Amino acid sequence: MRLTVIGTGYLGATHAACMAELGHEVLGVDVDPDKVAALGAGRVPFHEPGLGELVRKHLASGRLRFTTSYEEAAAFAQVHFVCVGTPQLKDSEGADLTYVDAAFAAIAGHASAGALLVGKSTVPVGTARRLADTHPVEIAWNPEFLREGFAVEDTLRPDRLVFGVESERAETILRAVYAPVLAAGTPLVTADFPTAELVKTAANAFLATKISFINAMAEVCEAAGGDVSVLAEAIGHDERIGRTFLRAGVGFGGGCLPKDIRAFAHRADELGVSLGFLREVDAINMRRRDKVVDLARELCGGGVLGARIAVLGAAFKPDSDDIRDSPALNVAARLGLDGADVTVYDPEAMDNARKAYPLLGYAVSPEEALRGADLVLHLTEWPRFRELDPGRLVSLVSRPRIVDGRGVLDADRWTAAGWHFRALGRPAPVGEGK
Ligand SMILES: NC(=O)c1ccc[n+]([C@@H]2O[C@H](COP(=O)([O-])OP(=O)(O)OC[C@H]3O[C@@H](n4cnc5c(N)ncnc54)[C@H](O)[C@@H]3O)[C@@H](O)[C@H]2O)c1
Ligand SMILES: O=c1ccn([C@@H]2O[C@H](COP(=O)(O)OP(=O)(O)O[C@H]3O[C@H](CO)[C@@H](O)[C@H](O)[C@H]3O)[C@@H](O)[C@H]2O)c(=O)[nH]1
Repeated sequence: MRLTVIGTGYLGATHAACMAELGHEVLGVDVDPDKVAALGAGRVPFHEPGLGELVRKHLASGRLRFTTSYEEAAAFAQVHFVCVGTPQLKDSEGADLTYVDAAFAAIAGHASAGALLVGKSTVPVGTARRLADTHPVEIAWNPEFLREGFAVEDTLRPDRLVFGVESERAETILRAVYAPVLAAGTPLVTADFPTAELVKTAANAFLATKISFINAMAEVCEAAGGDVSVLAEAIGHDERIGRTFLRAGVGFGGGCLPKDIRAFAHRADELGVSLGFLREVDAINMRRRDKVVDLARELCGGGVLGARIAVLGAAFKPDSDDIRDSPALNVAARLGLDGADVTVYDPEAMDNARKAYPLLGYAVSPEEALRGADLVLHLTEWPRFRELDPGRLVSLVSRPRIVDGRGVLDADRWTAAGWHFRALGRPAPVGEGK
């Protein structure tokens, strides 16, 4: 089939390349000419494992191209996936639908009769209905659940597909688009528009709630002298609870969970339903960042003015260079404003971090970041940070003190190498003060 993918950011570039991998002819459309030029030359302008290879494979196979022209897009295909951004509004918790509205208007304005416009962006419930009532073309909603860092795998082998459709024809077209995925046994849920939109926001709300639940338990553990990592393991053995998304630490960030739970609570208010608990989920999450800042102050003797602080991690999660609402950079920037001399190292997110936070210091390696440090903060759980040798690093720093903000470093190993080791939700080592 011939498809277009409108908006070629994290979601759209992945969707476009994966649709080509499924055998379709795909035209990616974006308003950003630099992004279109980069993708057209086989350069993915962000870090996503396996995506560069897939884009280059299908540029070469001739099944993937990129353009800025809506005229070309409308002439090329009858099925158009809309993957543009839905960030948080500047002055409210709600979602900014400017880009979605502009993309639907642009493609609907050029599309031929019989075209199907398929929304993939995460939107407040009611958006698909409003767009369907506005434009004289058929609309469907097909929310996306991919995780950054696993985007290609999640798109080619998703755990489910959701089609929000209002006609058999729309369902038939989407079944044809995803034929190889369905043939592999992937469960399909077909739904009306509001349910399809809500599935997405409900899924992210549940994931965020799970993380904030364990982080609230971390707060109780800190007050009561318990250990949240042991607690998470123990409750996770109950398969009704499960072990995943129970990693306590500095909390969730990124371009999805924070803004999606806010937009969901905001939209629910408009509908006269209170999702106040999501505001508490958000508040718990933000308090974890405060906790790391407080711990840094405490470990630096009451204030960080003039302290050399090394921050390991800038991306909001490992295997990504995405720094949108990154807890690591949020903490680093706050310590910088408090007068600390902060040096950040991240394996992939340095360029993005430098652009967004030009006043922080940046190092080319973990070792360089740690040299002369009074305190080390581990804030993004890149596997390579787990492999660092605490025995070798201890001689680099000025004071061997580390806060594990992700609860994954081996406390015994760091302590045995002479480090004062602290982790969120876990007791301070005996004899080393609070
Ligand atoms: N990033 C993810 O992991 C992920 C996963 C599932 C769902 N989502 C949802 O997908 C949507 C996109 O997220 P993203 O992370 O890819 O955002 P992004 O900012 O990386 O990409 C959005 C792209 O849309 C382009 N764009 C803006 N207006 C346009 C227009 N009128 N026409 C064509 N292109 C336009 C931008 O230039 C940009 O390249 C959001 O609703 C997000 O919540 C994202
Ligand atoms: O136990 C955990 C698990 C995750 N996180 C943090 O939570 C954030 C989000 O992680 P993750 O959900 O893996 O990343 P995203 O790529 O943002 O993916 C989420 O957001 C996407 C966009 O909506 C959805 O498609 C995905 O299904 C959903 O998992 C990151 O900062 C993680 O460090 C924790 O703190 N503890």
